[in-house]
Amino acid sequence: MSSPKWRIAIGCDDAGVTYKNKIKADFASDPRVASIIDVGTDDSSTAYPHIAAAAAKLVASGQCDRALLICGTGLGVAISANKIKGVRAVTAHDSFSVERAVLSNNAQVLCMGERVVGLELARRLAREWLGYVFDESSPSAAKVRAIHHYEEGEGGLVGGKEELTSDVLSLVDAFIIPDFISLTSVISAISTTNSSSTNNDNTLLVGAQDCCAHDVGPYTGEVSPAVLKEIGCRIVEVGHAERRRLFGETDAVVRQKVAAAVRNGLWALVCVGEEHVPARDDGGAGVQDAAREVLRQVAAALDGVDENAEVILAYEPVWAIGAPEPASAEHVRGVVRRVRESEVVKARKGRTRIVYGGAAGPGLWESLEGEVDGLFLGRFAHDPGRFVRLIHEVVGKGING
Ligand SMILES: O=C[C@H](O)COP(=O)(O)O
Repeated sequence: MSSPKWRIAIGCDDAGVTYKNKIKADFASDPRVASIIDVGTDDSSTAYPHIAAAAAKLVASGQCDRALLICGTGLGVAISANKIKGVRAVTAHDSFSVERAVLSNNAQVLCMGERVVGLELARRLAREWLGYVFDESSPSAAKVRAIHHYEEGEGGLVGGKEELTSDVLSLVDAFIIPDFISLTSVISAISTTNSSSTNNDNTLLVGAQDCCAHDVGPYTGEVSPAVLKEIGCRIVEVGHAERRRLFGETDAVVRQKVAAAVRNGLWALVCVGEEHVPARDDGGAGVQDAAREVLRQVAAALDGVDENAEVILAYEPVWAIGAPEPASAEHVRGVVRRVRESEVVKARKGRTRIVYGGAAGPGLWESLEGEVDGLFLGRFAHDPGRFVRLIHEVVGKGING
């Protein structure tokens, strides 16, 4: 991939003139720099907020791709630049921070302090900075979008004009299942957001992506379902295709984990799905074969599990996970109908809901014609706006799931 040529704004206050001029000269002879706009200043007449804002505005307007700002500490210019909408400015004085400022935070503005760091190091950091390019397809992209949502005053859980209000949430069981590390902060953010709500069910539910099959014991690295319950999780995802494939989780392990989740009062979200694309996707033989495979997994997962417990089956054809398109609506409806009508599900006394996952996204819900209780989203839920819009799509049809 050819590296981009940057259009750079550069500026400083009176404490940063030497470094600014040196780095500007470096940039002028660097083939990675297409153009430089110097917003000043070379004297003490202009205070740093004005310089920083001028450079940041060039970035926000698209006239420049990036800005480099120098003041005594690099702090005041960063604070000021961050006041310009759409700008992410950081102060960084080490290689790793400079790298992460771009690759993790997509910061367009780098600030340094002439009174903090030596000139040669500042020049080196500026050179390194030119080499980093943010990857929009990286996991960091969703986090940077979340920053943008907060900047818009949208709190990260809105989709355009459609807000995720407690009224909307009272109509569905909407859940998010973050990684283990994020669980407590997500639970705490949600409880803060909903602190005015008196009805705890009118909130987003939070789940874990896996759990230990045991509540306590010598299982280093595992996370107990009892602990998940204690911190406020409502759901545990069990037996995702990746766990089965990459971590060797067998039906027996899945059953143990489902039992552990249920034992601790959590909803088990049991992932099931056939391995291969049906030979014929005509709602006939392909559906029958898939349903047979899925039912074997369902029976194994629920064997011996309290029949009164509420469980959610996530029907995810393995071949549709991460695919560009979901399974055909006809296929999904056919498999789900057979699972719902199976003895193993009908014999249960607790509610058994079936949701569909595997490239599920906008527009799918309506085509499932009420056969499915909900959607289980992967990539298409990474964008908060799209997530909210999909919830509205489901709520609009008045189906609980
Ligand atoms: O956990 C999520 C599912 O595996 C679906 O992922 P996907 O919607 O990105 O295909």
